[in-house]
Amino acid sequence: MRKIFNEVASLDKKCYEKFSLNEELLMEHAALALKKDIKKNIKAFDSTVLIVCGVGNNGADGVTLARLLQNEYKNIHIYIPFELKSQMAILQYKRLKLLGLNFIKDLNKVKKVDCIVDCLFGSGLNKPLNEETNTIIDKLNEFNSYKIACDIPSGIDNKGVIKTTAFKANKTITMGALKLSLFTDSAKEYIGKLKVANLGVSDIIYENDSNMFLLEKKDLKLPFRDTKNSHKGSFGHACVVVGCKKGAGVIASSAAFNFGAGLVTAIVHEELQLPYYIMQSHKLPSNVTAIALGMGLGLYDKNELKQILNTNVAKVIDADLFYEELLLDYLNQEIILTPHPKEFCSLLSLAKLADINIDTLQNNRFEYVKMFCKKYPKVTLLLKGANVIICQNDKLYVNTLGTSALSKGGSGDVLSGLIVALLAQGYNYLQSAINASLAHTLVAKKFQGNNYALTPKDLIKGIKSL
Ligand SMILES: NC(=O)C1=CN([C@@H]2O[C@H](COP(=O)(O)OP(=O)(O)OC[C@H]3O[C@@H](n4cnc5c(N)ncnc54)[C@H](O)[C@@H]3O)[C@@H](O)[C@H]2O)[C@@H](O)CC1
Ligand SMILES: [K+]
Repeated sequence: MRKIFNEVASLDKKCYEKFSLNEELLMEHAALALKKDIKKNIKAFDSTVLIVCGVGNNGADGVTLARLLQNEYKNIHIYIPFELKSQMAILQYKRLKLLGLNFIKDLNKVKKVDCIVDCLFGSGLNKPLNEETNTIIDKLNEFNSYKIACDIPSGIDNKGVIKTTAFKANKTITMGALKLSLFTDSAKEYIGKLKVANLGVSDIIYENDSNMFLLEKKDLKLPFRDTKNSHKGSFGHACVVVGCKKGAGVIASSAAFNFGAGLVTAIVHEELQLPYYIMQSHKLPSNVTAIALGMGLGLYDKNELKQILNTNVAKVIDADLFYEELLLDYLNQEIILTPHPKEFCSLLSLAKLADINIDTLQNNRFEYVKMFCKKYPKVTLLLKGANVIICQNDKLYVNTLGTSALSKGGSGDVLSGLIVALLAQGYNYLQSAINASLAHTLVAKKFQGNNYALTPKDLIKGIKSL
């Protein structure tokens, strides 16, 4: 996993003060990182590279890049639509002028371009884009070229919000370290592949401590069985409470069994047609080690719910329970909650933390997750979305590995099943949420069929051979 920061200006400052680096040196490295990627992906000398530069230091990165690319490509177009403001941009521009490179005045005259580098705005975007800038970005997005965003796609602000439009990158090369603004759900549409550029000192030196992390494929710890002398009880007994919409609980039960739970029981009120390996019971068995509750619950007897919630074993809570006030009584203990945005809005309202709509939540996902976990530090919260956020107390993790293939009914039920399987097998709350989420998204990523066709059954099948 990699650390994520709210901002990196303080890390740049540390480089100047502690390691005697300076702005020019960092910028040279920023531009070098851009150059390296272009050279790797755009091979032919007669290719056209268009560099679009804004008024600040993001623009200065672009102007510096133009200098470094001179003689590497025959056609380098530099487009500077507005008067440069930052001292570094003016200095780099002066150098470029002395080298006699090509500036273009009218973007409409550019017909074919192999690579576009967006250096319009970086971390300094602090107000909505004007009409002219929107038009420029929309025009750039129309080109069928390899598109690189310098630091962050222009149009995404430092909270990760897109007010009007944004540059749609194939790759974002972010400077120094990962920033939180790159990981909102709306930013995901624009970021493309994400790479961190080293600015002249190693990551270990550049970065400070952080409580926020980006999860990576290599963080996944599958529940492989290392013991030789074991029996089914060694791997826990997961129970899934099946509600009115029975499919949800059935999917979760099946996912739990396939993810290694030694025993799985569906808690049902009537006999169901279930795979032979899923047991059925009206009551929780005495040897239960973990419970999944809430998916497809519908109307359920409150006393029975309380009885289940009062059982002293690990629990993952989903769906309909996020609309039940009684859940509040269980938030001061260790528990996993897996709401989607609408359910989280309900939860925030029940907890009297905020009365907000989904748009407000989505534009401030990290803030509300942190607010909730501050009030309930024992809860492990997994907020679903294009980028999943997992938070416990002051530690926050982002999983960006999900794809839109997962946007289907039943995907969340599989996730609850995977989580309860890991809880049953003795993973702690945080590790259960992290590893189940990683497994869930990686299976979807590996899916061989068309991305509209993934079913819960495919997910459960994929988990067998991840
Ligand atoms: N040490 C550093 O400062 C380094 C900075 N680097 C680059 O510098 C960037 C940050 O530079 P800046 O702080 O100059 O910020 P930007 O280059 O993102 O732009 C800030 C400028 O744009 C103006 N502006 C903001 N929003 C606007 C809008 N909507 N319409 C019109 N003008 C607007 C501001 O008034 C300011 O003049 C980073 O993203 C990164 O690319 C890198 O070179 C690495 C080192
Ligand atoms: K940019």
